[in-house]
Amino acid sequence: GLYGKAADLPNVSYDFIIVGGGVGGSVLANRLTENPATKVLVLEGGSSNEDAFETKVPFFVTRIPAEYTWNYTTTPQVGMYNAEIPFPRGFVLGGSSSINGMFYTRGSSDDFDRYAEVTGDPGWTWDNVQTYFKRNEKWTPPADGHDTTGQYDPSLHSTTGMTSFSLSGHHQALDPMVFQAGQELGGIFDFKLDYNDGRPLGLGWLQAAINGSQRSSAATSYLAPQYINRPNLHVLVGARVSRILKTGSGSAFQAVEYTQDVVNGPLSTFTASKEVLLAAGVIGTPQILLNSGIGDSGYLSSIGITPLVDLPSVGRNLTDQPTTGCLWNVRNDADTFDPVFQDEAVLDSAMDEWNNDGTGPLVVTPIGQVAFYRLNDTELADLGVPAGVDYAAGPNTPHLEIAIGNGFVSPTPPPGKWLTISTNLVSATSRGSVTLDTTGGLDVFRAPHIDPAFYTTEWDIKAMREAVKAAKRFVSAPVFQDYVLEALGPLATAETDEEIEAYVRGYSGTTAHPVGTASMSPRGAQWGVVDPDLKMKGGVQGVRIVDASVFPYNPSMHTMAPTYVVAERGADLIKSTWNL
Ligand SMILES: Cc1cc2nc3c(=O)[nH]c(=O)nc-3n(C[C@H](O)[C@H](O)[C@H](O)COP(=O)(O)OP(=O)(O)OC[C@H]3O[C@@H](n4cnc5c(N)ncnc54)[C@H](O)[C@@H]3O)c2cc1C
Repeated sequence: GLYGKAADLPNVSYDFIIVGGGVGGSVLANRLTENPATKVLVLEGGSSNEDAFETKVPFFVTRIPAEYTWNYTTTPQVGMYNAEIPFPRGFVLGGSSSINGMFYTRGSSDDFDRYAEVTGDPGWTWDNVQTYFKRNEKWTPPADGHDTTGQYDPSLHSTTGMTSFSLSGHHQALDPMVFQAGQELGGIFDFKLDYNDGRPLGLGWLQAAINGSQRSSAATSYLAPQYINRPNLHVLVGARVSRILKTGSGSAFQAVEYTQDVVNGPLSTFTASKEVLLAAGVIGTPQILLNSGIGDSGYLSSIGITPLVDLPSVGRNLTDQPTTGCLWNVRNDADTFDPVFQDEAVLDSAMDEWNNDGTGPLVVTPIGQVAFYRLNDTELADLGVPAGVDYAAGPNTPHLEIAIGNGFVSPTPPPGKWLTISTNLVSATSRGSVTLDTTGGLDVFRAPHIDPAFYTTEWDIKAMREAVKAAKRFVSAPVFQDYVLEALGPLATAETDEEIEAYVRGYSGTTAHPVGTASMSPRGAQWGVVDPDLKMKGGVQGVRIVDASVFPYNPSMHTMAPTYVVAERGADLIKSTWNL
């Protein structure tokens, strides 16, 4: 059941306590309570998703209210003229899957094969994780019921999993033009039937976490009423975890300290008889560990926290994918989605359609198509990349992504009609960190310093520069000749490499795909935070980490589906340890 107050929880002792009810936490909560004898408590800092209306309407992805996010900003980004940029994370049941862009992308075969190689665990290879993608995926017809032949490869998809994924359920006038441009230009824009085949290279239809007209999140799928109401599963919302605490005389950390009132306290604890499962995400998980005295001993001592376990990798290796927004003004008679947020009457009628029939412009994300692509050997050499070096995981793996939207992707588009292309650097090499903000003294609940270190390597800035050039080339295809008018802002005059790099540094943000702050590494390695079975290193007993922070590298696409896989396999590993 769902609980708002700890005092209302039945008096039970728990086998597992899960910290965070996002992607990792929701999957674990579901899978571990399949056995009615296993008692599980989830502590989620945010609220229930039940009344979070904007999280349900796919098109409202740009209008998620601040109350459902942690409202983080980064530290000043030296690679971006010291800008402090928003860094969204979900603060609601379902975690970031309740507020995200819903892109369903599995990553490349090389991505998972590299996880297996760097962790020394063949269980993480692409072939071996296919079973977990299938358990997660419930392929669902699009809201408009259109014939999807030739838009995806059904043989790659499962219809029996938990989270619904689908193709666009609302036709956009731009759709045929996008694919015609692909045909006209060829090369990196060649048609790709289904980018979820392990070799995501080419231009194809976006697949998204949508069930008919509604977002399908970790909360709506894995914590749907038939699961959250299991008598052996208790989910406490509004419960912010501060630390994990030592239990007994050994090195077990099976107590979880939390509060339901971050301003006035008090702090209380729950203790797990089997394991504590940290699933607080790429920011929350390292913050809780550092608060608990688990991290770099020298660093912890320097900020006044008694080090209990020396694990220098905690909070390091923050790896994210930057995005640059490119916008073009298009003909005023173009049929774009801009009027939905420009004209109240259009929004009202779209709302009626969504409410009454579950159709119309609100059933989709604002992005219709995506192209994932690699720079070729000549381009790599031109960028100064040494021969034989590849910053992607392998030859099946993209360096860059272009995402195309039939309008101005924003909650408040300016007047006019627009075309958006977001360029994303999916194989970034910049590495940042999560550290505690101790300004004015220690405070376990103060937002940490988040530094994704965007564009701090030469590859990252140059590769993104090339992506912006590719976006410009795309809109110069013959099909757009009388359609696209001019680029917005400094993009219009950015021609030289230096000008485009300046544009990238000035107009980038996060794709919100951070990973790596509690990375997996081989058993016995001097680096990393968890072993390949997700158990904590450093002699810590009774704790696993099951969220996106365990990826040693970013998957070369969006991170939600790979995180579902980590959690599905994590659940299997936990069940096998305890014979559940
Ligand atoms: C704006 C945005 C857009 C994105 N778009 C896409 C996309 O289109 N496609 C895609 O594949 N991926 C996307 N992602 C990324 C994807 O959603 C994440 O990779 C995924 O949700 C990570 O899962 P997780 O379990 O690690 O963390 P989360 O899903 O974020 O869950 C962590 C949970 O822990 C809770 N928590 C944190 N700290 C504490 C604490 N101290 N106490 C209690 N609870 C705590 C949080 O409130 C949250 O519910 C996007 C993310 C965002 C934010």
